[in-house]
Amino acid sequence: MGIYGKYFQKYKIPFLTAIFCVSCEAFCDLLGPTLMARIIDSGIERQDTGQVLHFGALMILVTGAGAVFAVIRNILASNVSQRAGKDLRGDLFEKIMHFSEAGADRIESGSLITRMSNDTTQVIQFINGIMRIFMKAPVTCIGSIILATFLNWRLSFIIYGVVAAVAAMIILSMKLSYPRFAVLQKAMDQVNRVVQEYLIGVRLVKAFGTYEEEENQFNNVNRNLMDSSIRAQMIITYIAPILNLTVGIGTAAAVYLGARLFKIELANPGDISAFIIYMAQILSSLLIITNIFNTFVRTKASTQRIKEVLDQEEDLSLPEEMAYQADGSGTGEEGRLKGEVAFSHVTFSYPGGSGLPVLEDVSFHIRPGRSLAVIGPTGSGKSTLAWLLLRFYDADEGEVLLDGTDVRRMDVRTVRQNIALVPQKPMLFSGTVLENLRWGKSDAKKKEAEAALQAAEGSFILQAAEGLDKNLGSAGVNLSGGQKQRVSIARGIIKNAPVLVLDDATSALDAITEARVRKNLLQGRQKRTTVFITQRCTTAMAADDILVLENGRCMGYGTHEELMENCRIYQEIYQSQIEGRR
Ligand SMILES: Nc1ncnc2c1ncn2[C@@H]1O[C@H](COP(=O)(O)OP(=O)(O)OP(=O)(O)O)[C@@H](O)[C@H]1O
Repeated sequence: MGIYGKYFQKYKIPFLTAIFCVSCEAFCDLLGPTLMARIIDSGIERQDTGQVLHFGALMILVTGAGAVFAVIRNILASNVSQRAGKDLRGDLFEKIMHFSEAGADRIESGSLITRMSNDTTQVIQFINGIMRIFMKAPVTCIGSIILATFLNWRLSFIIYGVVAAVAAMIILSMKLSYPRFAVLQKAMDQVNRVVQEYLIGVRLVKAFGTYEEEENQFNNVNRNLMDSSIRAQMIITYIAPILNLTVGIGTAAAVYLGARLFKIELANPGDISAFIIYMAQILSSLLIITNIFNTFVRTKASTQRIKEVLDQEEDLSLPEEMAYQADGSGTGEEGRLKGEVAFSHVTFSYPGGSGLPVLEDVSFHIRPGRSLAVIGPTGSGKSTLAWLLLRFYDADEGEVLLDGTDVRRMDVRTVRQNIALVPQKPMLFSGTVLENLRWGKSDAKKKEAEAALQAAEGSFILQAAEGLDKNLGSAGVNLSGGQKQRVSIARGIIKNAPVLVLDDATSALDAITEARVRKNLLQGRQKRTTVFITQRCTTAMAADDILVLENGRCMGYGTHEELMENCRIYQEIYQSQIEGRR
């Protein structure tokens, strides 16, 4: 049962009730042919109307009871399967939210969507199937074999032969189907990936006019999905008619043998017709059983994919008892750190990366309320500093310290509550500006939102007709790059955390606006420590200290004046950006 154990525990009463109803329904179905045999042998053959009416009434009663059981199990099946599906989707989403960065790197987002939609639907269908029909088939099949044996044991040997042949076919079809269904699911991932990438890059496609390439790419994955579906379905397409043929041959053999046994008075007509009905019931049960195994194989492939998600490592954290925890929620005063940040001989390489260190022996120290600028060429490891500080990853060597405590000894929530990040890409969400700002502080008042926007030079929002209620499209599509960055900075400010990290967060702003934002941020700095990750010398110069990175190594650390004295790389950056403009 594995990952589904907890859902079974939760829904075991309605689940088992449905199974009970299905079994009763199967029992009612099984009684039908035997009652019919009685009508023929005791009623029609002996011309006894009383017996015909008696067994006829019994048949109506049994069929009616079967219908009532069928309605109950249908209602329970829909309810339980959909509720369990909702729970499973919820658990998957929660897991995805808590993926570690390394975990998130491992499964593509397109594949995660397929797993949350198609694979979960497959599981829902399987649960529904078990409760509605699947359990009925084995009961009907075994019951028919037993009752047919009681009716005429000589004829029943035909049934044993048919069932053995069909069982062999089902096992073969399962073996052949499993890998095909696994391939089918992967093909579905590819379709989702291509659609998702197109939607993200739709403007780029239009700008580059690469419609044809996109269409070709989609056609390829779409065709691949079709081929994989056909290949997966092909097994059952062949097996089903062979099954029909096998049971048909069995039925013909039963009629022939029944006629011969009738001649020597070892079988009577009622038994033979009931026997044939049991054969038909066995056929339909076997077809359903084949379908069950087919669905089972598919569900097994889906379960494996769902399990991969549930087994992913979670975000870095510590057991509660070991963790240094801020004993308050959010950055409320009682849980608030002072904001002292230090790296001590930190070396780090990405888990799935080249293996070479992205940061090597990096050290610096920022006192609370002071500011540090990290400057260096692209790919030098600047953003990685922020990821280590936020504990998206842990350092391989050395220590990352917040208020003198190694972040590895702190609860990851405490670390993140005390740091506000303004990322390189200003990721906004569909909803109003106010809703986006409240990501920083869920109970922020409108006044706080306005103040944060003003500090981020985002007053253009307040001047617009809808103000804070302005609706941002998906990912803030109706704002310019610089406008998005300002809303994103305001979201960082409103969090009012003791440490503010701006990762190249003003790159899309014009020089004048950027200077104003910087001034506003540094004005309130006694309350918070500020880290500017930047490519711009003007930003770096405004900070108390500057760290110069190149290829993950610290090439200089000090004030602007000190670095102008003793750091060649910094001098070069300064000359190219400041003196080069003169
Ligand atoms: N998730 C990852 N897995 C493997 N390698 C990564 C990952 N993220 C970044 N890197 C590598 O780490 C190095 C440093 O990246 P980082 O983003 O820290 O540089 P950066 O200085 O911030 O660059 P930029 O100024 O262009 O934003 C780069 O060589 C990059 O290829």
